[in-house]
Amino acid sequence: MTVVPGEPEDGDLVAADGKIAVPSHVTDAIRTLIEWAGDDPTREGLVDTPKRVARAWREYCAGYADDPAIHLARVFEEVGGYDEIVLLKDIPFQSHCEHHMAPIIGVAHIAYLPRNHVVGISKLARVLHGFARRLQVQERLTAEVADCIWDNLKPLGVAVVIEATHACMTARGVRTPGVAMVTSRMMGVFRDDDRSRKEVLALMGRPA
Ligand SMILES: Nc1nc2c(ncn2[C@@H]2O[C@H](COP(=O)(O)OP(=O)(O)OP(=O)(O)O)[C@@H](O)[C@H]2O)c(=O)[nH]1
Ligand SMILES: [Zn+2]
Repeated sequence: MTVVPGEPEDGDLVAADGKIAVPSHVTDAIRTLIEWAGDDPTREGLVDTPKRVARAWREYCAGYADDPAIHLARVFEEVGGYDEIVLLKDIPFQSHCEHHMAPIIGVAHIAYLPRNHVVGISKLARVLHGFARRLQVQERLTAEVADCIWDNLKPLGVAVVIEATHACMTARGVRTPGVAMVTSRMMGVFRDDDRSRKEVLALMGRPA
């Protein structure tokens, strides 16, 4: 069932601000989860929690309603002959792992070597968030961001490095805090040419 903001269907709960209609089977499921966790979903502090959680998950997963490629449709050609690496560094992001639906929190570095045109720099972060706001594994997130830039900008090279911590490792399971997972995807010159690869990694502050 599709949830359309402002267009509740029969049996839906409508948020007080009218922004999102949450189907009752969704809030029922969250109530069940609260019981499973060991608490009483009818106590005062938890009565509105299913609705909040439902809306929060729409926000965490807003990427499903986003086509990240759209952000790369508008390009600029008047760049004074600029033909060096463009890098957006230390972009904070949040995602959720698809195995435990636990937070993945980290930073991404996204670089490309333009071919004739560049894109508005905020768009690289929009592409990242479009894929991050879904249920993910870090490897696929890294690949999807790189592939989207490669396919749509058709640059000479793309380099994406992501460093993140996974709450499914820190808050549960192996419970090992302070561990970062690093993934990278190099395409075009950054994959084929060792000097270009070293240069982009150095700009990212990650000497090869
Ligand atoms: N490669 C990869 N693994 C991930 C990512 N996020 C979570 N995981 C891992 O996915 C694995 C799922 O393993 P399972 O054995 O099916 O699940 P589990 O019994 O909950 O495993 P533990 O976390 O070891 O308790 C775990 O090792 C997680 O650490 C990710 O982005 N990439
Ligand atoms: Zn996990």
